[in-house]
Amino acid sequence: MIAVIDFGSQYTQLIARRFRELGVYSEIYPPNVKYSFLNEKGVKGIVLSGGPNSVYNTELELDNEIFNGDIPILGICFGFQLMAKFLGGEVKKGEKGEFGLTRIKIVKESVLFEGLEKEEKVWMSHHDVVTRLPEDFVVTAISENGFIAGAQSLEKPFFAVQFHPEVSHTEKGQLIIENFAFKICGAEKNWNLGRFVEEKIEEIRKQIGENRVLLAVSGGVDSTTLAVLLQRAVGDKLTAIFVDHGLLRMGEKEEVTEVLKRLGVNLVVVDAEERFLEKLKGVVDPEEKRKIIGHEFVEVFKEEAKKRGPFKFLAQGTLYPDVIESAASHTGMAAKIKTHHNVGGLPEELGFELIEPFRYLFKDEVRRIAEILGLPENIIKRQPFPGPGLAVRILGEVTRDKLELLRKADCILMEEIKKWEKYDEIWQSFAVLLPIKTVGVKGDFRSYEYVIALRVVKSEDGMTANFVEVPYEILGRIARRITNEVSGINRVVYDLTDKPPATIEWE
Ligand SMILES: Nc1ncnc2c1ncn2[C@@H]1O[C@H](COP(=O)(O)OP(=O)(O)OP(=O)(O)O)[C@@H](O)[C@H]1O
Ligand SMILES: O=c1[nH]c(=O)c2[nH+]cn([C@@H]3O[C@H](COP(=O)(O)O)[C@@H](O)[C@H]3O)c2[nH]1
Ligand SMILES: NC(=O)CC[C@H](N)C(=O)O
Ligand SMILES: [Mg+2]
Repeated sequence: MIAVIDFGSQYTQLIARRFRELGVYSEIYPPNVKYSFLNEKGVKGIVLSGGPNSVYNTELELDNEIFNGDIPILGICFGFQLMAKFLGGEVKKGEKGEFGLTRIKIVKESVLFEGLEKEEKVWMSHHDVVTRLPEDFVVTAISENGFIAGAQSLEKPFFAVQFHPEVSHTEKGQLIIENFAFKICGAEKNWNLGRFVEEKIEEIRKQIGENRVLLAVSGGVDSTTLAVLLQRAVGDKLTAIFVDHGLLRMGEKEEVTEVLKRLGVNLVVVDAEERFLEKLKGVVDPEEKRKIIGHEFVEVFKEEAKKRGPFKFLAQGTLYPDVIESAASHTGMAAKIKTHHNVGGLPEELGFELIEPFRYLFKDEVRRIAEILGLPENIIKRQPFPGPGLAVRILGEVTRDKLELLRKADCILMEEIKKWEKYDEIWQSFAVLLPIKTVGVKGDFRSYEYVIALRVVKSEDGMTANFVEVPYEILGRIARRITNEVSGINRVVYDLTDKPPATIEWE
């Protein structure tokens, strides 16, 4: 395993993912992780990630032993600067930063750079520079601006780069990662998702023992895959709970119930519409909505656990992007984007031990696990749907009437877009109800009604996304049908923004 220590970079998850793509297992740890812990785990290499802070004004609880041991280290950007500072070098704010594509010259042969040309294009994002290396270090690469772009120790297997090999814009980035994993760390290609599944089943079986586990299931690919995995691990010690919070799409409850029953999952469906809508009354702030929903979910879980329990464990299909965006990645060094109901939205007193086997995985990895476990194709391909449901797609206050409007519009959008030959390339397609009314004319009468925004995006893992160029013909048909069939809506617009700068959901 390669351990990635996270200093809050936007790309930390990409680093881990690059190793996994090579068949080398990788996990992410907080800055205060103990060297002895990593050593006991048999870690073969350590990567120090980038990060938004500067080493000269950040106090860190990094375990010094990491630099006294013999496990190879690769410092990236902030990680390089940190290594330099810890080992006696010097870091200062540069006269200028280097952002985006930059050329570097390789000035010394290095195992890390094997297979690279003398000049390479790399991707950078920094303002601080290492101005003096630790004593036993030599420069291996220099940027076109004359800054140190690569360095390594002559005594220890410590390597560093100022650029980001993990992003695809660094042309030979994957080769650098490969050199580090195999030539420097001697890692083995022995990890794949099939093995991950086997190991998780074993691990969970041990962890749960004779206890029982309550699984929050939504019918989405993550939690449904987890349901099947847990079933294999602990059989009838598993009870799945599906909460109808009144924020679901048209026909969703019936569909989900049927699918889960067909998979043989022991399922409890809780009708909680009344209480969720009551709690959401008058609430307009998106973050407040998310927190209320997260809390109410847990209240429902607790009550059901009391009736049917005892349950020591609560399982959730949490993925890595939920964790990063909620800024809950153990370091607290990443910026908060939004509170995912199942992570940042949880109350402090949970009352359960959490089981989240997919916490470090991305959606495409979970989809492959679903394939391995033999889930039906319609689940594997199901579009993500956020736990807070339509509440984050009705901007402003959530009311029954608005829910009704949005459900109808969303259903029309889905019907039409499913007919499109490129439907399979879509990550998510949905309707959003805007909190404004505009003037229209319907049947010679003036109308003053709500606006629906359509959002259709493609994405690899939900971390970035692009709007899809849906043909005008289809968009036009959707707009006509919505304005004709949903009374209360007289205007439809299409969202042309990517993520970043927008997010996929509007709240
Ligand atoms: N209606 C619900 N009832 C019970 N648990 C839910 C519900 N909605 C969401 N959850 C829990 O929250 C987790 C996160 O939701 P999220 O929507 O990200 O994942 P998912 O529904 O499993 O998959 P997908 O992202 O494909 O929709 C789920 O895995 C599940 O554990
Ligand atoms: O379970 C969830 N609970 C949430 O609170 C939540 N918020 C966003 N999403 C989904 O996550 C992906 C990224 O969404 P954003 O670009 O809107 O942040 C998209 O796929 C969103 O649908 C959520 N899923
Ligand atoms: N991407 C990074 O790790 C940046 C490190 C540091 N904040 C700098 O500006 O140099
Ligand atoms: Mg979902």
